[in-house]
Amino acid sequence: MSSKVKVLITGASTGIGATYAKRFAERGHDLVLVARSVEKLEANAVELRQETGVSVELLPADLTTEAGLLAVEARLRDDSSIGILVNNAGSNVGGTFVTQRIDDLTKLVTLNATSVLRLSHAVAPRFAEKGEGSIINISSVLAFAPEWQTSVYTATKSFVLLLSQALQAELGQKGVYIQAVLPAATRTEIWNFVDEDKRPPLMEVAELVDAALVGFDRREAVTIPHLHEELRWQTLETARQALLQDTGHTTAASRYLEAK
Ligand SMILES: NC(=O)C1=CN([C@@H]2O[C@H](COP(=O)(O)OP(=O)(O)OC[C@H]3O[C@@H](n4cnc5c(N)ncnc54)[C@H](OP(=O)(O)O)[C@@H]3O)[C@@H](O)[C@H]2O)C=CC1
Ligand SMILES: N[C@@H](C=O)C(=O)O
Repeated sequence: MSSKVKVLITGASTGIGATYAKRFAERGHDLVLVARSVEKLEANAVELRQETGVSVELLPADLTTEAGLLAVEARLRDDSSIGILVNNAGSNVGGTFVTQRIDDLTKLVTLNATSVLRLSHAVAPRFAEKGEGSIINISSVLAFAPEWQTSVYTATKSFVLLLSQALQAELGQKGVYIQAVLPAATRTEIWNFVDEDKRPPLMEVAELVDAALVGFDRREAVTIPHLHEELRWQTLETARQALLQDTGHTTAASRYLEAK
C-alpha cells in the first residue's frame, strides 16, 4: 500500500489515460482505473504492477450510463484514500451537426461533460473538507475553436475548461487544486474516426502527459502543452477579464442604438 494518495483515472485503458496511469504508478501512487474495456484494463494493470509494484484496482464502467456514473461516484465518495481524480475519458464523433445522430451526441455530452461534472462533484466536498486533493480535467484546445471541428465535441471541451476554472476559483482557497489540461492533436485512438491522410501532425502521448504533469507539479490552473508562446494564453485571459469589466453598464452599447 503506497503512502501516497490513490489516483482514480477515467479512460485508463488507452491513450492519454493509460499514460497518466503509467506515470502516476511510476511516481508510486496506487491506482483505480476506469474504462469499459476490462481486457485492456487488466493488461495495463498487470504491466503496471510488475513494473512499479503499486496496487492497481480496476473499476470497469461505461460513463455514458447511469449505472456506470453511480458506481464511480460511489467509489470517489467512499474511498477516502483517493486524493487525485483524473477526468480523462472522452470521445469524439465524426460527421457534421446535421448528420450526426442525436443519440451519439447525447452520449458524447454525457461522457465528455456530464461525467466530469458528476465525478468532480463526488469528490469536491471531501477534498474541500480535508483542505487537500486534486482534480485533473482533460479539455482540449478545441475549447477555443468552434469553427475547427465537430460543434458538440468542442462545446463539451469548453464546458470542461470553464468548469475547471470556476472550481479552481471556488475551491482553490480551500486547498483543492483543479487543473484543466488542453491538449492539441496527440497520437491516440481518438483519431481513428479521421482518415489517416486527413490527420494533423500528432504529438506523442508520453510527451503530452509528461508536459501536463510538469504543469500539475507547478499547480498551474490551465496547462496547454502544445502552446509554445505562453503569452498568447495570458493575453486571451487579460482580454477576457477586460471584456467582463466592460459589461456593467445599464444602457445598451451605442452600436445597438438605432438612429432616432
Ligand atoms: N488525442 C487527442 O488529440 C486529444 C484528446 N483529447 C482528450 O483526451 C482525452 C483522452 O482521449 P484519448 O486518450 O486521446 O483517446 P482514446 O480514444 O485513446 O482514449 C479514450 C479513453 O476513454 C475511454 N472511454 C471511451 N468511452 C467511454 C465510456 N463510455 N465510458 C468509460 N470510458 C470510456 C476509453 O476506454 P474504453 O473504450 O475501454 O471505455 C479510453 O480509455 C479525451 O477526453 C479527449 O477528448 C483532447 C485533445 C486532443
Ligand atoms: N481532435 C480532437 C480530438 O479528437 C481534439 O483535438 O480535442
